[in-house]
Amino acid sequence: MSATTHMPLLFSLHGVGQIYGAHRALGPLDLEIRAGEQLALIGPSGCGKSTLIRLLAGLVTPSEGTIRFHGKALSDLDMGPYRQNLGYVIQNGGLFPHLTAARNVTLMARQLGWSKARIQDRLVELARLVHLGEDRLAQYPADLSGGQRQRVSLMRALMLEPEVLLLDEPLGALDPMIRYQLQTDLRDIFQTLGLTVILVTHDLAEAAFLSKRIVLLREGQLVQDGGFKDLVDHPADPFVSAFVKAQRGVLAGGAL
Ligand SMILES: Nc1ncnc2c1ncn2[C@@H]1O[C@H](COP(=O)(O)OP(=O)(O)OP(=O)(O)O)[C@@H](O)[C@H]1O
Repeated sequence: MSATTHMPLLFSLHGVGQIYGAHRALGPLDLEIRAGEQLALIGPSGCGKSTLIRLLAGLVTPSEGTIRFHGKALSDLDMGPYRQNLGYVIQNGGLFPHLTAARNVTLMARQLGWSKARIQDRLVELARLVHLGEDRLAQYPADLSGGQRQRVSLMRALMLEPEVLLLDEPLGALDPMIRYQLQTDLRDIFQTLGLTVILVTHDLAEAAFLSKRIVLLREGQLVQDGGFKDLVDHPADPFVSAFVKAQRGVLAGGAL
């Protein structure tokens, strides 16, 4: 039994689907995510991973079905406070180029009227957490490396102490060594903070390293939901075996 089985339900999705014109991008699918879970959404390009995370972020309204957060339908929630309770990081960070790293991180806190002292304390705390040198905080995104930019994006996502962290391919654009270091740091950060994390990746080794639970999608449908070993030892269908096999090296110890 997983350590989070006894935790309250955070998200519950019932019959959720997303249709663009004549194209079904996702679902309909059901999914439950408990508080404190770290879950990876994985699958081939175009299978609907980003669509699902954008639905959870409240950036897109589902064409069908209901998403509940703490038992309340998203459609009934005030989206402002809801989004402040979610940290969201995308592949290229999405930092504002005309703001320094520090001002990117503190933008929302300043808008919410946090005191200067509180903002400064949180900034220093987060820089330590994500291993970003404090001297980098005065720099603009263009003057930071890709890895540093993602550390700043993570700080920004964590600034308001959200309950949930949504990460959409956060390490996808990084070279292998930086990616390896950030994977290690991310795992430490998840353990330190104990918050709920939903991570999109197409890298099975990364999914297995960062999450106990892996949800594999294909063409908008949920194919398998389980641990890395379940996918390897008890594939739900031949597609799962083919997906695992296609991730060269993952069985040779990369994820274990
Ligand atoms: N705004 C949109 N309008 C029309 N079609 C869309 C839109 N967003 C996504 N799609 C389509 O929905 C499907 C799922 O896209 P999505 O970005 O969720 O996949 P993904 O698994 O995240 O892919 P990738 O790994 O390549 O980022 C794709 O066929 C995509 O072209």
